[in-house]
Amino acid sequence: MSTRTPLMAGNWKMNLNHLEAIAHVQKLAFALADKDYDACEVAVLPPFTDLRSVQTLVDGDKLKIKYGAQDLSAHDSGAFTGEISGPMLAKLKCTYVAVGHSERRQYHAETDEIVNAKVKSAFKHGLTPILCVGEELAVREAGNHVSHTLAQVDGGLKDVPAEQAESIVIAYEPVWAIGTGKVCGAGDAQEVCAAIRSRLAELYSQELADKVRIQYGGSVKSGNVAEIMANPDIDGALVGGASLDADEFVKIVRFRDQ
Ligand SMILES: O=C[C@H](O)COP(=O)(O)O
Repeated sequence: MSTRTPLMAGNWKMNLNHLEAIAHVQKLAFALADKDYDACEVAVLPPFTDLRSVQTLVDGDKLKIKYGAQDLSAHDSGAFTGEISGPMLAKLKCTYVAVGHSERRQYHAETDEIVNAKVKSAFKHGLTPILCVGEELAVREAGNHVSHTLAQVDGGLKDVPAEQAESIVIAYEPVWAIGTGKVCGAGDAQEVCAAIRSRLAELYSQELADKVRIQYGGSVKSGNVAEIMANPDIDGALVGGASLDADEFVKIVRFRDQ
């Protein structure tokens, strides 16, 4: 297990309206309040429509739970119907924003160039990007999973200076493990996460690479999180489906108690 503070982030995807979001975050806060959970950073990534409600709750009750968005526009403002900008998320005091999630790449044709522009916009507005990378099943079966994932890391970080890159979070999410119940073997996830860290050392420095948190995502549950977190280059989880059940997500956050 690494010495970096693990980040357990719940990506709610297109689930939970703003009333459900309030109830859910209250449950998390209540369940985590009886125990010091500073050893783990906890974040939720609700839909855009929930962010104001979550902000009000977190601010009002001074909760330690962080929150952020699932995407942002590469543009600051303008005629981009349906988009949400970095400045809007910063105004809501978001800490994190996921960028380049495979569902954005797949359903919204996001290329590495677009992802790179979004990473830069996030940093420009003081948000911490969670850069999502990972291969499809055919790529893994062809044995190209490491090179494919590293190309996405290179693309997402193109021309991003070290003083910004050192605070990025990278989420390795093999596409075939997302929402399928097929968790990537802990050793296989470690192989790719270690390769990502080595690439950060090549692109920047070993010191920077040692600071960056690399999460694993893909069918993480309370039953497999401890095994995943036992790997030296895995510093947290980006949790989809299991984060919608507050009790289950709390068990994931408390993986050390298992
Ligand atoms: O962002 C989260 C990932 O897509 C993982 O989703 P999942 O935990 O439902 O497999």
